Amino acid sequence: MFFFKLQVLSLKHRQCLAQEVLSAGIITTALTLEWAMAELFRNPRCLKKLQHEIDDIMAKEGDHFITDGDISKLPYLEKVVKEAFRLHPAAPLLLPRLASEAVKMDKYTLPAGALLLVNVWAIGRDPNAWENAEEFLPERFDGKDMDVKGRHYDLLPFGSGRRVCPGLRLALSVLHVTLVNLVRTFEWELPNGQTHMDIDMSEQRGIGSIRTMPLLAIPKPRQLTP
Ligand code: HEM
Repeated sequence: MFFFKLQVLSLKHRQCLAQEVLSAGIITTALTLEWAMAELFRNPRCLKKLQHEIDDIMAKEGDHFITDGDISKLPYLEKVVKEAFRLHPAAPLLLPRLASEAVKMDKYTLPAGALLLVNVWAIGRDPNAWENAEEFLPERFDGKDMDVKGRHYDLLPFGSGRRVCPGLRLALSVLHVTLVNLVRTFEWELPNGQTHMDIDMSEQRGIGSIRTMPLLAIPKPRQLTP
């Protein structure tokens, strides 16, 4: 009987764990994708530049569904995604940390047991670290060896260290492949005669970076490379 109970508990435990991991991954990836699309609509120059980059690759390599293996040939796409992460990290305060012992940092002493939040949202918009910090400017990464994998403390959308997001690779792959196919396959129109300047870029307060207004756009099939 006891053995049976343990079996039931451990199955539930595993189900909960799977659910947690999946929801951690699905919401964050969807939010980032929505912000990246919103930034591209808001900055038509960047959208056109990205579409040209993709069209060029397709013209050289033959038309096919773009997969993970193509991403390294699309440097502007990677910069667009980094820039979306900089301005809109899906977990703006990462996960909370607890100081296991007292730590002295500059003029501050953190007592043991202090709860610590790392504000990566503010770091991403810090004018001391980023020129024109509020602007969506993928070109700012030109010639910079900076990634989002937790090595560069100015850009930490997945956190860093032992608790860095374990879904990082999957998330990057899904984001790049989905974004590239969305902008390559469709032209996007804004509804109700809106222009790109009308897109509301405000966000809700909270632990997730959620748009105040969901992004609405109408996809129209795009002429693909012959
Ligand atoms: C754009 C997509 C994603 C973003 C921005 C993101 C971001 C993060 C961040 C900031 C953390 C906390 C790291 C820290 O505090 O240092 C985290 C933790 C975590 N993420 Fe992600 N994540 C994404 C996608 C995913 C995916 C696809 C999965 C799984 C399939 C996943 C599973 C997890 C799990 C299980 C944790 C907790 C790790 C721990 O507590 O040690 N995430 N993620």
